[in-house]
Amino acid sequence: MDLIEAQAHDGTRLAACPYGGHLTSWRSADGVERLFLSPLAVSGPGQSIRGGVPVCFPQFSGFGTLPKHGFVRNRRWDCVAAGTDAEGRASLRFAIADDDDTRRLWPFAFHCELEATAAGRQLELALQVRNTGDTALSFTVALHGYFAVSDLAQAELRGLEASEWIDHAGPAAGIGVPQPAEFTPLRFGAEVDRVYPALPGVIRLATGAGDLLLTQSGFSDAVVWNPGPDKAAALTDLPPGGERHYVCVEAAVIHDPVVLAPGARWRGVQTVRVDGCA
Ligand SMILES: O=P(O)(O)OC[C@H]1O[C@H](O)[C@H](O)[C@@H](O)[C@@H]1O
Repeated sequence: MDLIEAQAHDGTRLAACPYGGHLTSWRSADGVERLFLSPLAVSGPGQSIRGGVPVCFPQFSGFGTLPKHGFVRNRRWDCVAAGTDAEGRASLRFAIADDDDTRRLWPFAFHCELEATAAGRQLELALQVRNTGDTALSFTVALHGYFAVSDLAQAELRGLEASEWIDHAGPAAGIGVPQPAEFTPLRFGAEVDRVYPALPGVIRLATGAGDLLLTQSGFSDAVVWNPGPDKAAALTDLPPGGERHYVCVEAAVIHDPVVLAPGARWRGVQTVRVDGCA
């Protein structure tokens, strides 16, 4: 895989692939890899990388007529900057804009920039979208992070206990099917595929190597996904049992799409901080 790396003064490391503007590795200053990347992941034109942080734009999942998760995740982005920023943090910036191909799929002019910045125990992912055309556009979007867990059976997600969700897994699949709130931490085993509209606050993911605290701004919704063993078996870019090593916690805008007037910008930020160690 074609990767570009950046290192912070404290040893924190980031790596990303220009296809998808896709962060593939975040090694926090304690040397722990915090992202899951499938050993069978592939990258290149038209392919999407299993793991890391796919950028889903201008459509989340199959909620529209575009290819699943839009089209920027499997196109080449430009690397705008890679290295150490003025504060000594690892920094990677990638950008992509419309071209003839994207306009055939989606007839709008846009410019997207992803900035990943990390040092110490923290990663910040900032996505900016600008409407560079002369008509209004609207989109849904997600930063589809695969966070590494030592063992899925021990992983636990807190912070969503009192929130209703829309279920996209199993026989109840389908948008607009809110389930009753439940008040215990979310655990994993069978497939989980949920959209939480209007995320209330901080999400805490117990990974087995410390907790990750996830916050977001600009992104209204959150998605929690793990395919479970049955659906994972159908993913050709995941080895057997691979799903036991990640939980996707995605910062997203799904239910109330972003609308941008000509010249307008939108910015969404997801921050992930390591809190304590196992
Ligand atoms: O396999 P992919 O196309 O990368 O999609 C992976 C997953 O992404 C999101 O989390 C969706 O909610 C899931 O329904 C989907 O299966």
